[in-house]
Amino acid sequence: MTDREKIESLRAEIARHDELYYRNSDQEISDQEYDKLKRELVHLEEANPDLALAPENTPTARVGDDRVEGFAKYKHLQGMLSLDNTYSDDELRDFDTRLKKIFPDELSLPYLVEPKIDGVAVSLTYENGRFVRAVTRGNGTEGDEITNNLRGLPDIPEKLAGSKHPKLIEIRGEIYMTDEEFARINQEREDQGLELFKNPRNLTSGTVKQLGGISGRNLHIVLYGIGHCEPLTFKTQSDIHQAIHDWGLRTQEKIWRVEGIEAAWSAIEELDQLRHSFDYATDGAVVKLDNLEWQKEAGFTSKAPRWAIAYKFAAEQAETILKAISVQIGRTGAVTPVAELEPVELAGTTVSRATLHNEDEISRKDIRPGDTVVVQKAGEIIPQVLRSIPDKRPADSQPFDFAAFLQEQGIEAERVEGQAAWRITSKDNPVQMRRRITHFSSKACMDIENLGEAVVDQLVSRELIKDQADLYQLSFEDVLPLEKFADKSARNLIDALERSKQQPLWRLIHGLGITHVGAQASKDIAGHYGSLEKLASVSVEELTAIDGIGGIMAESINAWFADETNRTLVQRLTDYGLNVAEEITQTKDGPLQGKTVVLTGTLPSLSRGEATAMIEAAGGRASSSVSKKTDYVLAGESAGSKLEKAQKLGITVLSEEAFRELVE
Ligand SMILES: NC(=O)c1ccc[n+]([C@@H]2O[C@H](COP(=O)([O-])OP(=O)(O)OC[C@H]3O[C@@H](n4cnc5c(N)ncnc54)[C@H](O)[C@@H]3O)[C@@H](O)[C@H]2O)c1
Repeated sequence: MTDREKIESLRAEIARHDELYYRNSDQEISDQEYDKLKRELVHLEEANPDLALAPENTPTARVGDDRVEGFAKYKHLQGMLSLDNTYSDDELRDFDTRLKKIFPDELSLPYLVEPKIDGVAVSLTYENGRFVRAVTRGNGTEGDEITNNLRGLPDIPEKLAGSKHPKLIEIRGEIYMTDEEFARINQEREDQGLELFKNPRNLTSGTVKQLGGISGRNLHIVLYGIGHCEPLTFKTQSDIHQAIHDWGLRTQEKIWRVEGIEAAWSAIEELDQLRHSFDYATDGAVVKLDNLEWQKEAGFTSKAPRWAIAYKFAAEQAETILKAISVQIGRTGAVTPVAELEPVELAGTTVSRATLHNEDEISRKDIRPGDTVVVQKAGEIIPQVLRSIPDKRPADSQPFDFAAFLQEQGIEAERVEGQAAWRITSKDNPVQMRRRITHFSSKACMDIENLGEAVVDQLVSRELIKDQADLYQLSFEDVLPLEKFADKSARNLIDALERSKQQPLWRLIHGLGITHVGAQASKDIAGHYGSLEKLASVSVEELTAIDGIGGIMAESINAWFADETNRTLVQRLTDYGLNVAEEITQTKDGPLQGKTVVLTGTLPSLSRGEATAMIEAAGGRASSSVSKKTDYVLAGESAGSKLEKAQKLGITVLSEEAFRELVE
């Protein structure tokens, strides 16, 4: 390949990853791999100045663009740039050497070392201390206005604390999500049979870009700098941190004001020890010239300041043997390849499985069973296989053929058109059967005691059951021979199945495993229609008229009931005597009849479950997000953004006491 061809191919590849990362909130490769591609392109461009392009035409000279349709555009008063980055301490010293050429009289330069937050960049504008606007970085010059999505977050006060506020100021920071919140949302997704999000950063970026609001997801913001400021009274970056902090905004919990690059390096090492205790992910340190006058003198390139550099921490990696490739099949039939590894210590945990993402990733990286592979845990919660080491490969190794592997395993699947994903074609696939039945029996659905994954596995592999209805034709004699079963446990299981027939309708609907339909939606539709028969015959339009049921969910319900196999399943569950029809709760008399109540914060004496049960018993509906359709917000201590939103929308806020009076 000629240099020209290499440059063109790298530019196209980087542009594709940029599009995925900034606009689609997704990524195919790790940040480190991405940075490597970019570095390769920089070197080639430097070696071939005749192939140079205008900054807007090469990814090495422009800021990645996050703008999407549907948001109003806003021009930053001062550009929001990227940062030059390095993974090497030598290059960090080169940065200092370059700056010393600009300030030759200085023996050592004053730096501020800050944690580099791995979130989504945002600019908040405050006018005379009042919050007016939140904007994404966009292309650095112009971003998307996401004010409505962020207003009301606990980290964004409407009014700054203190008195001396600039007339106009752009405050810069990063939006992020905690690992706990990420896990909570993914659990909900799993519950609804939806694909899981890869890492908190991607999810944060997708969340702030939702057109219909951020759907009750908890986001946080840390602020670390400023853009345009009128009047500008600050002399140093340290002063800016102090002011932002004094205004009641969140800043990083620790920054280091140091003299000279060696002291900066020590601060970076200290940060590396500390950073895992922060509740946001950090991917490095940012070293900035502290003096603002000097920053001005050093200036900017087309994409980054010359007075700052990001030193990035290498993601933690380990080498191990890939024992085998297996697949995981989601409840909705998505087939994901998984690496079964020789257990290895990585970032403080033992890792024995890692994701291989999809077929294309396996062939692109040429990963084969028996290979020695490098596993990495970066921002992701799930470790990934980064690459294999061909030199350590067994002599008889063959490239891995995913399609042939699926066939060998008897998994009937096909590749989804235009995607790298595979999906199961046959509903009789044992793995998917197990997932569907385990979901049905789980605590969140029919709550059938003694019917966990291990028991379902045995029942499926002995061909005793194929779907949820088959459970109800099991006899004591069928169950007794199962592993670890004796007279008593076999009897208990049969009794538990019998009892489950009386579970409320919403649990049965949730247990059907309709894509997108979680527990709350099941309660909503059960309360509204009161029977599976009625639900099977309603149109998408009727469904969307119910509070809490959106278009995608309605389509999914409609499609599920249109399927002949599913209709037969419902008929059989009915024949076995399950609770397929019950009183319509929404027309049930009660002080909250037809009312929607949102719970937020900690109540003095009621738990969440108790309060929800009381709302439902009073004929109301408990919802998780505040909207115009909300009638009451029941707020306790540390109520946060939902309470603020309710106040803004003029919704009645109830204390526990007032709530008790209303329902009792
Ligand atoms: N994996 C992929 O496919 C892929 C694709 C595109 C970009 N990326 C990642 O994004 C990076 C490029 O993105 P970028 O241009 O946003 O650069 P960057 O994230 O490396 O650095 C610039 C950004 O850092 C943020 N930041 C966090 N803490 C800061 C602090 N204390 N001071 C100043 N800024 C701070 C700011 O938002 C700033 O815009 C790449 O290096 C890579 O890590 C990955």
